[in-house]
Amino acid sequence: MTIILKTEGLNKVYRQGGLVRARQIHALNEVNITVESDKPVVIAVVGESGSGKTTLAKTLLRLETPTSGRAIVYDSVVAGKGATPSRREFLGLVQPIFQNPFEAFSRYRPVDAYLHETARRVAGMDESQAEAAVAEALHSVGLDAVEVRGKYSGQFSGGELQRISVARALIPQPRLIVADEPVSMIDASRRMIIINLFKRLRDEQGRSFLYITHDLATAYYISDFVAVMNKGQVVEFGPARQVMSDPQHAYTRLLLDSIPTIGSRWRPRAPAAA
Ligand SMILES: Nc1ncnc2c1ncn2[C@@H]1O[C@H](COP(=O)(O)OP(=O)(O)OP(=O)(O)O)[C@@H](O)[C@H]1O
Repeated sequence: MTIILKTEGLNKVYRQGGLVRARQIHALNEVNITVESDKPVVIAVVGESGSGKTTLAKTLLRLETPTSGRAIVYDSVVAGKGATPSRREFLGLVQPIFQNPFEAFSRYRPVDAYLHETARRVAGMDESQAEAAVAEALHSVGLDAVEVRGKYSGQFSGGELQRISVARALIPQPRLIVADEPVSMIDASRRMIIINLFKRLRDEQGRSFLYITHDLATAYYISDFVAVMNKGQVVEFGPARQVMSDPQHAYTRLLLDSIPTIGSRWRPRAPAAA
C-alpha cells in the first residue's frame, strides 16, 4: 500500500508579542495521521476556526516549516527533517487550491497566462506541450481553452474561476491537491460542481485531495477519511462514514450537533425499546 499522507508528531508553534509578553500558539500540536491506500482518496480536515487546519495545509504545501515532526506524501518526506524532493519535484507531487479564486489571479493578467506559466516553469514543458496541457487541464474541469483564452479574472464567475484554479493545479500532474476552503467563497448553488469535480478527478485521474472545510455536509459527501481538529490537535481520525456516523470524541459530537439537521441524521438512533 502507498502512504498517501502521513504526519509524524507534527508541531507548529507561532510566537506572538515582544520579549516581555511573548506568547506561544500551538497551531499544530503533535498531529499524527496516516492514510495508506492503493486507491486515491479524499481526506477532509474539519474543525472550527483557529483549530489549525490552514496551518496543516501550509505545512504540507511547504509554505510553513514545522517546528518539529515531519510529513510524508506519496512515500516522499515533503516537510520537516529528511525532506528530500527539490522544489520542482515537490510541485509535481503536491499542488494547492486556495479559498479565494479572485485573489489567485491578478485582474490585469489573462488567466490562461497563469496556466501557461505553470506548464512552462513548473512542469518544464515547451510551448506546444504547454498549449496542449492547458487545453487538456481546462477540458478536465469542463471548460474550453478557446473560450478561456485572453480573458481576465473579472470575466468569470467565482465557480468558473475556481475551476480554472483546479485546472492550473492539475497541469503538473500532482498526486495530492491541497484545497483550503475551496468552495467557501463560491455561490452556494455552484459549490457542488467543484465538489463533484474533485470526486471525478479522484476516480478518473487518480488524484488525491486534502479537503479543508468548515462544511461537514460536503466533507461527509466527498471524503474517504476525516480528520477532526480542535486547538491544534487531531482529536478524531478515521474513515469518513465511521467518524461521522459514530463519533467517538466529544468535540466531534459537538461539531455534528452544531448542524442540527445533518447531525440528527448522522447520529446513530437510540435502540428501540423492547
Ligand atoms: N502566522 C501566524 N502567526 C501567529 N499565529 C498564527 C499564524 N497563523 C496562524 N496562527 C494561529 O494559529 C492558530 C491556528 O490557525 P489556522 O489558521 O491554522 O486555523 P484554521 O483552523 O485554519 O482557522 P480558519 O478556519 O479560521 O481558517 C490560530 O490560533 C491562529 O491565530
